[in-house]
Amino acid sequence: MFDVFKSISLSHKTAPLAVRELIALNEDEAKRLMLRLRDILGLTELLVVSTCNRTEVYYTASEDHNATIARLLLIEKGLTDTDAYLPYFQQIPDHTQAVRHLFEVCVGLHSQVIGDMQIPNQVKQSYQWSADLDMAGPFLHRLMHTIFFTNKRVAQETSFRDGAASVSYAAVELIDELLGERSNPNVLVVGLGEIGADVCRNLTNRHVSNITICNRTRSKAEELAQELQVRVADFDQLATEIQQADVIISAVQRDEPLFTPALLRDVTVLTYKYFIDLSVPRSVDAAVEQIPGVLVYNIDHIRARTDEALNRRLASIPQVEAIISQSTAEFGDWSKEMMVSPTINKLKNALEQIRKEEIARHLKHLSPDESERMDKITKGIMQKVLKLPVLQLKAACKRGEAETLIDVLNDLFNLDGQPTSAADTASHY
Ligand SMILES: NC(=O)c1ccc[n+]([C@@H]2O[C@H](COP(=O)([O-])OP(=O)(O)OC[C@H]3O[C@@H](n4cnc5c(N)ncnc54)[C@H](OP(=O)(O)O)[C@@H]3O)[C@@H](O)[C@H]2O)c1
Repeated sequence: MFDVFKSISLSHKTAPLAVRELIALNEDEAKRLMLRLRDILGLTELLVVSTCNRTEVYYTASEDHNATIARLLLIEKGLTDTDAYLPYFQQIPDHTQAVRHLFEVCVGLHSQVIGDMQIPNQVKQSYQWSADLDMAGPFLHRLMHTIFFTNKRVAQETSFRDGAASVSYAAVELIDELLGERSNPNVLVVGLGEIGADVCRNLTNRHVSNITICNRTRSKAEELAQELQVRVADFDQLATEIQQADVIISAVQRDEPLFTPALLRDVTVLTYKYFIDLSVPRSVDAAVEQIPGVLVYNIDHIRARTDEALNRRLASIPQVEAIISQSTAEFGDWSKEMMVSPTINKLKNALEQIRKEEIARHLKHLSPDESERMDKITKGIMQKVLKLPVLQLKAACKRGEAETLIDVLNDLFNLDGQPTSAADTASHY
């Protein structure tokens, strides 16, 4: 019988930014946690999703390890007072709910800006971590591929992905609001990973003309500058660039703040200077806000901005949910079939054993041609004999009545001693 899917989730719905940034995992930390969970709890199928909005662990196990996993995660982040942080985690021990939760997260139903287009890629990256560590088994593979297919359906069949209501778009809208009256504002974008580059594209789409971009790795900035025709600044000239800018958007991924009072020591603020900090953990030190004239907006300020695209997305939610329901039902049928797969393999092995023994008994009286024909004929008979019980088993699975049938087959064919593995699986019948 296959293990059951479960998960823990800490997200913008359950925890403030200050807690989320303490718990966010980078790739190394996520992989270290996964190995620890494997060693301590014996988990073999694991998915760790960590974005600025959520840190989640999904796993298959017959036992509920949710609280232990949350504690180990906290300890991995150096937070030893685990009781204090445990209430921020939503624990989902129910298989169906955990599967549904992952579908909804991946599609973007739970994103801060609903329908966010970044999340499918972030989950794909998490899936890659599982694959790297050999922790994506048949269940997770099938689940992830069903989810990616569902995502495609949502994009093609609904308006849920139309328009640009992403975090980066919301940030650009905020700039519009802040600088509405100012002509030709200078906008500096620091950090040109996925989100920073997306912000730049949205800015140029909105015809903001004075854009300067800056990245630790300059070549990345130059590549983007060529695409968008914007100016590139040196990363070690950051203080000078901040001096020139009206708005600084930061999307750097680092553990310590990049924008500190020390960096801004020589910057004079004549009029308002706005920092829009998209990073988690925050890249703008809270003390920067104490500088007169400086205003800092962080990711929690980037709220869903109600524009036409967003409204269209909201209106299409029932359609998205219906697609997810269809996909989870199909996946549920597959999961249930997986339950009977070992019995089918055992039955097949038992019959195959009888077939081979009988052929072996008659082999010496047969020519090579005859023995080949005999092999073909008996294989054909075996497949026909197996077909009906396999179909009945699968049908019983869908009705949730497979266990009685499994017991009957075990007794009738004495399957307990048979190996469960076989070259062929249930799906071949
Ligand atoms: N992706 C999203 O949907 C999303 C949404 C909201 C907020 N965020 C937050 O935005 C930040 C960036 O996310 P992302 O997805 O764009 O990440 P990403 O694609 O991995 O890019 C990371 C960026 O941070 C820079 N960086 C890394 N370490 C640095 C360091 N020590 N000093 C200076 N720069 C450094 C990288 O520069 P190099 O090119 O030199 O490596 C790169 O520009 C994260 O804090 C994330 O939590 C992301």
